[in-house]
Amino acid sequence: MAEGKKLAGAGLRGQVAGKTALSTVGKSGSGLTYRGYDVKDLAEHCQFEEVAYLILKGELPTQAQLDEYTAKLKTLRGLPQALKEVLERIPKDAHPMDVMRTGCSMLGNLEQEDTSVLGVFPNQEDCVDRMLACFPSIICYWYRFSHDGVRVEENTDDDSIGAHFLHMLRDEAPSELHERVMNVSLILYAEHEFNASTFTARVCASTLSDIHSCVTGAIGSLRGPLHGGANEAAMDMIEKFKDADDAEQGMMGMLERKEKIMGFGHAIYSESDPRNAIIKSWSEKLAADVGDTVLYPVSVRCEEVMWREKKLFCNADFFHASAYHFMGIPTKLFTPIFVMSRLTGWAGHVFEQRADNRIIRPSAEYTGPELRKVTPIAQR
Ligand SMILES: CC(=O)SCCNC(=O)CCNC(=O)[C@H](O)C(C)(C)COP(=O)(O)OP(=O)(O)OC[C@H]1O[C@@H](n2cnc3c(N)ncnc32)[C@H](O)[C@@H]1OP(=O)(O)O
Ligand SMILES: O=C([O-])CC(=O)C(=O)O
Repeated sequence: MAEGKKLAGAGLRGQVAGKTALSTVGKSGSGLTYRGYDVKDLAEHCQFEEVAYLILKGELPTQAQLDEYTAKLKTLRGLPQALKEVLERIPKDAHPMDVMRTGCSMLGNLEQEDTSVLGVFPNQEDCVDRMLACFPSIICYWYRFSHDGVRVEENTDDDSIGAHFLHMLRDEAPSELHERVMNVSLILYAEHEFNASTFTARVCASTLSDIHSCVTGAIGSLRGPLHGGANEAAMDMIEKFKDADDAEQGMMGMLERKEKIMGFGHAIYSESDPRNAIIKSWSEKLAADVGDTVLYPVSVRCEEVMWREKKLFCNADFFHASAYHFMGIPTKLFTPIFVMSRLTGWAGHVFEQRADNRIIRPSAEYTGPELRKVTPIAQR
C-alpha cells in the first residue's frame, strides 16, 4: 500500500477487502507489479498476449506456449450472427461503453458459461479467451457499421490483439510503431488490484454468478469519468487548447473554479503513476511521427501546471489521450480499448475469488430515522 498518502475515510479507502496474488499497486508509493514483475519491465520486453497469459495462468509463457495461445485467440475473433444483428441495431450515437456492455452480455446469452454444478466453473478460461479475442471485433463491428455502413471482416490475420483492433478500424494493417504502442497500452491497462471495476467483478463473482455477468458489471463501472472514462474526458479538454500558453491559462481557470481535471490524481498512488512515464514517452514518439506541435506540448504544460499548483500528477489516462489521438483512434473508442485490456485483470480476479470464495457483503453505518410506526395512508 502507498506510503505518504492518507488511505482512510470514505470510499473504503485503505480497507483490505480481500487477498490477491495478481498485482501490487503503490507498494512503495509509486510501483506497479503484475505477479511480481514490474510493469515497466513487462511493457519493455513483452507482448500483451504474454502478459494476458501471465495474469490468467500464473506464469509468463514459453515461446511455444505463446504461439499456441496467440494461434488459439486468432481462431476466436469471429462474432456469432445473432450478436452482429444486435450490434447493427445499436444507434450511431450510443455510448461505445454501452455497446461493449451489451456486446458482452449478448455473448453471454449465446455462449453461456457452464455453471451447472454449484461453485464449479470448468470452462471459465475458454470463456475469457473468447472475450479477449472477440471484444475488439465487437466494438469495431458496431463502430464501422454505424459510422461507415461497413460490415467489417472480424477475421484479420494480425497476430496481436492491438494490430487486429487497428486493422478493423482502419481497413489496413497498422505500422510497426502503432502496433507497438497498442501493445504497450494494453499491457499498462491490464491489471490494477482492487480498483472500482475489478471490485465490481469480484463482488459479482462472490455470488457464484457467471463470468459474463462479472465482466458486464465491470464494464459499467469502468465507463465512469472518475475511472476509465477519464482518458476520453482528458482528450476533450486538451483538444480545446490552441497552444501550451492557452492550456496554462485554461487550467488555471479550471483550478480557480475548483473543477475536477480528468487524467490527474489517483486513489492509491501518492507521488506518481508508474504507467504515465511509459505512455508519455510513446506519446512523444507518436507526436514526432505525425509532426504534432500542439497536442503534445499542451499535454506537457497541463502536467506541469497541475504539479506546480496542486501537486497532482498524471495518471495512466492522461497521456493515453494524445497517444491514441496520434494513432487516429476516435476519442469515443478510448475507453473500450481499456476494456479489451482490463478484461484480463477482471478475469484473473474472478478466478481468484471463485477459488477462495465467501460472498462479499460488508456492513453499513445506519444514518436513518429511529424505529417508527407506519401511519395508515389515509392519515399521512
Ligand atoms: C485508470 C484510472 O482509473 S486512473 C483514475 C482516472 N480518473 C481521473 O483521472 C479522474 C480525476 N481524478 C479524480 O477524480 C481523483 O483523483 C480520483 C477519483 C482518481 C481519486 O480520488 P480520491 O482518492 O478521492 O482523491 P484524493 O483523496 O487524492 O483527493 C485529494 C484532493 O485532491 C482533489 N483532486 C483529486 N484529483 C483531482 C483532480 N483530478 N482535479 C482536481 N482536484 C483533484 C480532490 O478533490 C481532493 O480535494 P478535497 O480534499 O478538497 O476534496
Ligand atoms: O486503481 C485505481 O483506482 C484506478 C486505476 O488506476 C486503474 O484501475 O487502472
